[in-house]
Amino acid sequence: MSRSPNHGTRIPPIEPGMTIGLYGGSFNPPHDGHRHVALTGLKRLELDKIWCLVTPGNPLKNNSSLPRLEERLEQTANMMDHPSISLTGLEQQLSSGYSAKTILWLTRKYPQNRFVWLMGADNLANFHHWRQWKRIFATLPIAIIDRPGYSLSPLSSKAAQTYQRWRLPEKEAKGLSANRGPCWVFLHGPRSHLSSTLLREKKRKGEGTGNSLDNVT
Ligand SMILES: Nc1ncnc2c1ncn2[C@@H]1O[C@H](COP(=O)(O)OP(=O)(O)OP(=O)(O)O)[C@@H](O)[C@H]1O
Ligand SMILES: O=C(O)c1ccc[n+]([C@@H]2O[C@H](COP(=O)([O-])O)[C@@H](O)[C@H]2O)c1
Repeated sequence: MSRSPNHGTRIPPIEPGMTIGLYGGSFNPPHDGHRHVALTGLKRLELDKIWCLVTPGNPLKNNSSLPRLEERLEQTANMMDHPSISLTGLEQQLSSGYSAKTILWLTRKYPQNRFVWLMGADNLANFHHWRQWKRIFATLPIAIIDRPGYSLSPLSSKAAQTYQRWRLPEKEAKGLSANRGPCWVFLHGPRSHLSSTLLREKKRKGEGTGNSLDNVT
């Protein structure tokens, strides 16, 4: 059984003025690295809530083996299990895995809230391949969480270079949500070595999941 009441394709509870970190992911499967990203965003950006947007399918990935949304929602709820973290599969309702569509829909529906987009550093490296990526930058602030193997190279990516002058110093991260886009910050600090790829590989080989917080160093 899930421990989270905020399941399914519903929008999590929201009150005017709340600052919310939108954290999209495949979560196939969820792991402590995901929890680490959500907790880092919550704390360093001083957000009220994190919403994990469990995607119906990353448009840039082969999703033929992606488990059903309900299964990933269930697993992600169990992994996150935190009073300030909610889960939603609302993108399935929107019939889209395109983040720009979700972001525009949410920012229009909730003009009295502030949203921040959260993602791992690997996604900054390929962000310029996302649909309407410049529109995403223009619409809301973005926080990038460091990831082993991606501490430096994403900073020379097309997206980072294009928006270089709108990058906030890390010490100003807690004020990120008060900004309008374009505005972004790269958060260094403890990093998690976990990935869903690693866990799927371990499962395939019949090894343990190794899915523990020891992987944050
Ligand atoms: N260990 C990690 N450190 C930082 N960011 C992470 C980490 N794991 C996942 N993320 C970020 O979380 C979001 C969701 O990632 P996703 O569900 O694809 O997990 P993944 O481990 O990257 O999966 P896969 O290995 O299948 O690509 C992405 O923005 C990704 O960059
Ligand atoms: O909008 C896009 O073009 C786009 C391209 C790649 C990924 N995304 C979204 O980015 C989030 C992270 O994806 P993933 O697979 O790295 O977990 C997830 O919500 C995806 O739907 C979105």
